[in-house]
Amino acid sequence: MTDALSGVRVLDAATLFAGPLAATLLADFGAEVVKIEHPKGDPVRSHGAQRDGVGLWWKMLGRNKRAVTLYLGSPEGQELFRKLVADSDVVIENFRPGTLERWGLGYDELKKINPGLVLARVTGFGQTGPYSRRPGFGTLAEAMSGFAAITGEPDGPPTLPPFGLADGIAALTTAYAVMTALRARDATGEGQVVDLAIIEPILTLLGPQIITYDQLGELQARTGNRSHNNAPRNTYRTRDGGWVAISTSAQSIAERVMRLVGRPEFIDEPWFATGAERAKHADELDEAVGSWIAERDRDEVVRAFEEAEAAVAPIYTAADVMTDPQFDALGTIATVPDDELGPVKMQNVLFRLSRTPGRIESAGPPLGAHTAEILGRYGVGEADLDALREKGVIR
Ligand SMILES: CC(C)(COP(=O)(O)OP(=O)(O)OC[C@H]1O[C@@H](n2cnc3c(N)ncnc32)[C@H](O)[C@@H]1OP(=O)(O)O)[C@@H](O)C(=O)NCCC(=O)NCCSC(=O)C(=O)O
Repeated sequence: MTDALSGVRVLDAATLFAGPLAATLLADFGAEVVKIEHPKGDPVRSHGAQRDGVGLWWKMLGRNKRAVTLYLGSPEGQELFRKLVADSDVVIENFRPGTLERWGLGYDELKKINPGLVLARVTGFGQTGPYSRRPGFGTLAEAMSGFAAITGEPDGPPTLPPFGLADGIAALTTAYAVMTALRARDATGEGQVVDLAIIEPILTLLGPQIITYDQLGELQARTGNRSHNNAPRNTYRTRDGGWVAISTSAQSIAERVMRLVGRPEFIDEPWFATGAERAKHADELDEAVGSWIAERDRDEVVRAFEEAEAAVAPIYTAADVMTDPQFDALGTIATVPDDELGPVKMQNVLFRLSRTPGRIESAGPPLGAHTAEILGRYGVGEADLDALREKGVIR
């Protein structure tokens, strides 16, 4: 069986998270992804938790990739990059606008070498506009998209997520954009540029914020764990010190919850009939639900909600995710062999395809592990490698 993306060749010349994660998603379904790294290594290798000096995040982000060092600021690096581009379908990069051009590797140059090339350019603010030259991080997108303004307690500060939310959304979007551009390339033979600004995809996920302001002039206020659209909706502490979350976006579920917690009289209130009206009575509803939950242990609450066909989830840590039978049944966590660390566990491929499923064959390789192998395809021999190493082009 061939993989869904077998034959698709990707050069991942990006750093950190947004661009590289897009390449990971393509690699998971069989694209050949060659990671092009500065001889010092992608900063993600030293980002966050390490075991025995090995970056754990990289093990996940670099999975299924080949690792090649190549300094693109040098003529030798640029020449080799052009050779790699000639054989590739996709380049993913996240340099600030103008950097590739400064190296003679702008799209106009690259398309002369490979007219079918899809060049995915991931930046903080996009290729044009007054902020386009600014360095960008996901954090800035979480700020500027309006996400932080609506997140947090009403009397607290705007709140940032403690993980790369905007970067992750940008990565998913980049993978989608690349597939869209490849589909067009397959139809016409012509490649194109993907201009992906990290500030934009998160804005799309924020839902009706823009149209609501446009049509009603209303801005969403911070409501902590509560929603404007339904109640009860919150996190609740259980007797044994655990936490659960509930949501009542469907009227049927809201009614089942109130019957379960022994407060069916709420259902007859005129305001109970819509989520938005229920949300205005969140204090009373949270009190009713919260006091019932506080008298029971977490597992008991989850079981009772399940029996009542109401919607609940325990609030998990990574440790809980790894032992949960639902995730186990789905195969959500994969065990991947690794030469440096032995078997490592990580999130599996994003979704299941019935005929051409994705898979993880290897975890992120050491810096430059495949430099000789990949450059060897272009006639670079041992002596050439030594000379390139001497000049700092590879490591
Ligand atoms: C990440 C950046 C802020 C880094 O900014 P700068 O350091 O000013 O780099 P530039 O983009 O101008 O790119 C030039 C630099 O790329 C580095 N670089 C990396 N790989 C290479 C290779 N292979 N060859 C040569 N140079 C390389 C090198 O240090 C260059 O610096 P010189 O040697 O001096 O030439 C920016 O690239 C950026 O805004 N990228 C788009 C948005 C993005 O993806 N942000 C990170 C997402 S993670 C995130 O949001 C988060 O962590 O939070």
